[in-house]
Amino acid sequence: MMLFNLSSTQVLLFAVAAAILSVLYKQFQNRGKLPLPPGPPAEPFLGHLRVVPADHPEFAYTQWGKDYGSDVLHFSVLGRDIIVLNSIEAARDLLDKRGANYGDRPRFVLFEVMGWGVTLTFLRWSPRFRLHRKMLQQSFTQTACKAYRPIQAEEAQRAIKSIMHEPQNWEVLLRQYSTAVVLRIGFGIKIQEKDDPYVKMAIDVEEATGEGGVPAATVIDFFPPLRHLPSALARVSSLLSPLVHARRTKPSIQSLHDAPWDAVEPSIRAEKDMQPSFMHTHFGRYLANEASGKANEATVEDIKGAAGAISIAGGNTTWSTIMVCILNLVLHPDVQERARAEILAAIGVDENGDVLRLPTFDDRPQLKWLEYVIQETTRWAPLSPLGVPHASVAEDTYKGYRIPAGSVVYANAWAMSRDERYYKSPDDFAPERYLPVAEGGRGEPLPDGPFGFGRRVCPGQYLALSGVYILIATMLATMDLKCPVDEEGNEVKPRVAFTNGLSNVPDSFGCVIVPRSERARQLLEGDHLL
Ligand code: HEM
Repeated sequence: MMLFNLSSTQVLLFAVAAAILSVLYKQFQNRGKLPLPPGPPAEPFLGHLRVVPADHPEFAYTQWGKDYGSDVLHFSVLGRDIIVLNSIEAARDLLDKRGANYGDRPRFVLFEVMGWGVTLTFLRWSPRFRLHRKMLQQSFTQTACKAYRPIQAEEAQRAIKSIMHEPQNWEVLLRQYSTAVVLRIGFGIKIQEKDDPYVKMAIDVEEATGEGGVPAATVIDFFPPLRHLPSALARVSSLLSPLVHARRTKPSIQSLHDAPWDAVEPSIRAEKDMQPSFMHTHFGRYLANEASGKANEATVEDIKGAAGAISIAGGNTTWSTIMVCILNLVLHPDVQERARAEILAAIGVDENGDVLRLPTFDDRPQLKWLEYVIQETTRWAPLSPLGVPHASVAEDTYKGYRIPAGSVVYANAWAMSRDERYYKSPDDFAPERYLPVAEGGRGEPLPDGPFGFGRRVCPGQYLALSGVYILIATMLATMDLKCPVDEEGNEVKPRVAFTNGLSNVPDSFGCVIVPRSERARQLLEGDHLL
């Protein structure tokens, strides 16, 4: 066929031959061992490559868990073992309690093609992983996050004030908020009021990763030599379309890695116009060590990768969580009203019933309902429905099953969020499920899983939740969120739909956001927080 040139044919033949040999070798090796966890029937050699749907596989994995009566499932793709954990208990038992054996990641070949650099999320179990983990974990503990509160509060006020002036741009202004917070914390960069290039980069990166499919689950990940095939072959098999997508989106990912660093590096080197930031702390220390002849543990590439991880892993995730929260506040006006009433009661109101000041982080402990709304947001639509896959180091046994060494392990946060042993009517958005029974609620457990597990649990979870809190609290205190209306005056309810891939990002939806009063306007315009 014209589309094949000699080298791509060779690559393809090599890939098929290697797949067949590895399947046969494994079958030979595993004679007489414990059985693998259950799973649906596979096809010869290809295994479950065409059995697991590319579109939202978390739904199929959840259903198979029910069909096979097991919270641990096994799949095999071109000889690679895949384990899916469908319950909190299984994820805790393996990823938490046996963390050292499940702290690795598979190789993310497609993401390498996309241009992801030395980013903690994708680092294999190694001294370099431990170094990055230490740098990021120490910077974002619950206590360390308190230092970032002024930035989050200031940017939340700025975002909602901008929405007040340009309500039609609310979605992009919220993206601007989450991008602004991580760029200030990571690099000390303050973004522009209008048409900021970093916001455009963040949108491009979110589209690139959001539509890149489930991580480490494409045919390219299972057979890395296929990454060298020409893009034209994607017309022959849709299995190769992620490769074309990765090549097309590479420049956007590269830009978000390089542009903020390049913008700030000269001022840190020159020690002038510096803002406090992760980059300033670590790169400043690096330069000081270099000047005094001391050895540096981290290279420039490490610091660049770790600072990049903050903006790349922290921006769109926070934005997407805020969007899901707003979606539900609009769909459930009673939930919105209750959250607002709680805020007004905690802060106090004037004689017109208008809030006295903007919410702060000190109010948070009193705002229990709002906390449940945010927790319910993370349960109702887990941002990474299958998490980011872990990989096992050595062979293991669990519940009488064998978990092969080197398995790709998915913690199915979607299945956990829909576990009817814990959550009644799990598809409903119902913050009251967490209220203690004594207070008229259902006493269901807070979600456990949306931020992952074990040695790879999200290091940014406290930062993320406080960023969502201050934005939503400020918005509810000052603005009303409503459904748009059509020409006949009928409410247009937002459509609930999500992208497919690493991040479960909601599709755009209509929302009318208006200031609640003149006083709310003045509070947003004022500079009392700064
Ligand atoms: C609501 C927002 C967020 C959600 C739902 C979220 C969720 C997750 C999940 C599910 C993982 C994979 C955990 C695992 O493999 O078990 C992860 C990893 C990670 N997250 Fe977040 N995240 C959020 C915000 C943030 C923020 C603000 C940062 C910024 C510091 C961040 C930085 C990271 C990093 C660096 C990793 C990789 C950790 C590793 O591989 O060791 N995330 N996150």
